[in-house]
Amino acid sequence: MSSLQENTFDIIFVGGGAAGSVAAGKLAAANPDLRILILEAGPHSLDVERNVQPVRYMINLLNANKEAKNFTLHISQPTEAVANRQIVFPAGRVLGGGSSVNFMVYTRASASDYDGWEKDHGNPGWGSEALIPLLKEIETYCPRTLNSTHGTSGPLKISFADGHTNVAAQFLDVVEEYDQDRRLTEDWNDFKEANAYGIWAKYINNETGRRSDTAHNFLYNQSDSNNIVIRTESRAIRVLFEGTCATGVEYVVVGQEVISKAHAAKLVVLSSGAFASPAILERSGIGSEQVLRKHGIEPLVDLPGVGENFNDHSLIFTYYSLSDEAETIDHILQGSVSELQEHVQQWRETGKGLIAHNGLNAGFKLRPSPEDRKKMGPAFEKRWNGFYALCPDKPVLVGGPVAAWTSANIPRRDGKYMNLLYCSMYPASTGSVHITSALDPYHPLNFYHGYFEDDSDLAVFQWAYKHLREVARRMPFYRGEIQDFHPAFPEGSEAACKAENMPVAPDAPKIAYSAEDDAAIDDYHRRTIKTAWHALGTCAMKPREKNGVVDSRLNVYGTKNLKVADLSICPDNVGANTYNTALAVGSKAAVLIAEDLGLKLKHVVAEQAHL
Ligand SMILES: Cc1cc2nc3c(=O)[nH]c(=O)nc-3n(C[C@H](O)[C@H](O)[C@H](O)COP(=O)(O)OP(=O)(O)OC[C@H]3O[C@@H](n4cnc5c(N)ncnc54)[C@H](O)[C@@H]3O)c2cc1C
Repeated sequence: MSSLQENTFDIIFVGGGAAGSVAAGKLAAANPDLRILILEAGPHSLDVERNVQPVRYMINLLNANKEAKNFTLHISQPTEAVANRQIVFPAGRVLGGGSSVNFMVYTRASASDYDGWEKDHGNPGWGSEALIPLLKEIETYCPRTLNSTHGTSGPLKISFADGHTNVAAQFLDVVEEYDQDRRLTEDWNDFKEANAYGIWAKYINNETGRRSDTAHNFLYNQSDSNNIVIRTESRAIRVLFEGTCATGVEYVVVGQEVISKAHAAKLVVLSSGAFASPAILERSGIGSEQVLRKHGIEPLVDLPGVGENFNDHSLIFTYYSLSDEAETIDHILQGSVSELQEHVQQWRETGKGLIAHNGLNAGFKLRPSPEDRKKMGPAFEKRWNGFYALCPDKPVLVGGPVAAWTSANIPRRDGKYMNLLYCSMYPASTGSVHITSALDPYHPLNFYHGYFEDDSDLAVFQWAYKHLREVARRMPFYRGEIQDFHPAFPEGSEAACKAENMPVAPDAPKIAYSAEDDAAIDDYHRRTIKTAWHALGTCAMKPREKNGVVDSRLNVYGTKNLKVADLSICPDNVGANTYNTALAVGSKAAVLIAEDLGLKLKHVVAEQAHL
């Protein structure tokens, strides 16, 4: 075989992340003769402890700045709306992408999200009726449920995980009594529920105690077959074309200066995530003429939507001190290597214990009540009437209590803490991501997040803070607020935080906030808002004349043999943490590619060894 033939594949996937691994793995499993190349910017994750041990997620993230082993850090422009800060977005950079480093919480979108993709954005075959069966097929949902949308034989195992903590149980007890507007439910992931609390399921295999990622469950479990070639630490620069037909990819290998090429006989699929996929398109001459010419790139296809429509969920961490009886995972997240190893031994032998855990055992999807909305102001009321009121399955807020201190600089090593986190699901503000260099794939992107540009987004956080603080102070474990992670209320304010405090009775009056207090809350949110790591939308699947980048078969407009298959294709936001939607996109991409190329698909079942 000539070296050209050896380097020619049927399909090249650029990015072996959450969506890319599913699409590539599904196609490879059913078509032994199909030659697939995966170019992945990050390293392998096969049996790597930091990727397979669930509890490591926070240790990895806390070290993202120092080591950046598994993350690409995208740093935003400073904006006034977030107190002139630059926000850092760490995107997964490892085989499995976000699925190998994420928090593993299992949250599914609302049926109306996908129905909107189909009906409002003109994408037949992308509605909930088509996507739910695909999502069902790839999971084995272990908790007890009567909900028929869950799968029973797919490779990704979903469980409540071992090592429940009493913090979550207490949180759920309190909301059951305190929050009569909403209810507790056994399963808040049926694509319909938007206003309830419950146990938060996780992408954790409850037999092995390992993370349910896409690399181990769609790629490494097929390592006996020869039809997938994975080149890690290989970062795509741009797509190669003959005319407007994609024929391959140019890339660089970490530590090498030479530019390599790989050829695709049938298809190139960009699955590099919502930051890198639009950047690769722009470096390939596909994007807004204005952006391309600014960097000396000759436009191949004028597609002004590339890199626009950046959507995310922004997030706030609020910390509370807890009493000594609270079971937290602080000693693992903040502990020494030897403390961690004690638990690792148990995990290796039994797959159980706190290593097999993420400390997030309770969660919620919430919508404000009519009474809440009265206090949220006209900007949110407008947003409510024009958006949320029409879709009762869309949550405004998602979050939950983490039984741990999850930031740097824990106040006391022997302390017990709860991080009550909340993120808004459909911020009205959107942003953009564009290249700043024609050919350098390492060059930082011009990233504008748009957080809090719309006042309705700030109102959501103010409501969330007040509501969740009332829940926290009713928990018997509550012992006060950690001031740096709460608003700086004016001196003498009744709302002032107390570092040491005791819980109040369930029927205690709510804290009264003055206009100055509200301003302090808004100020706090502007100063501390961060990403929830849910970037999407930057190569939107919409009609071309509406700034679309791909059509409903994921083909990039104006090109041949080039698709995008990752969260960048989402035309709109979804009301959930986004791993599940990435799985939907990967599965649907496999179906479309199989149809286009006359290939087969079959149900992928993971090998025990790599579970
Ligand atoms: C820290 C963190 C926590 C999260 N927590 C949760 C959670 O608990 N629950 C949940 O549902 N979702 C969570 N998410 C979100 C979820 O993991 C992502 O939405 C999902 O992984 C996105 O899938 P994707 O396929 O679009 O992109 P990714 O999974 O990011 O995959 C893109 C891949 O492309 C590779 N790549 C990038 N550029 C190039 C290039 N130039 N050449 C070659 N390869 C390239 C990357 O290395 C990566 O592997 C989290 C994400 C992060 C980062």
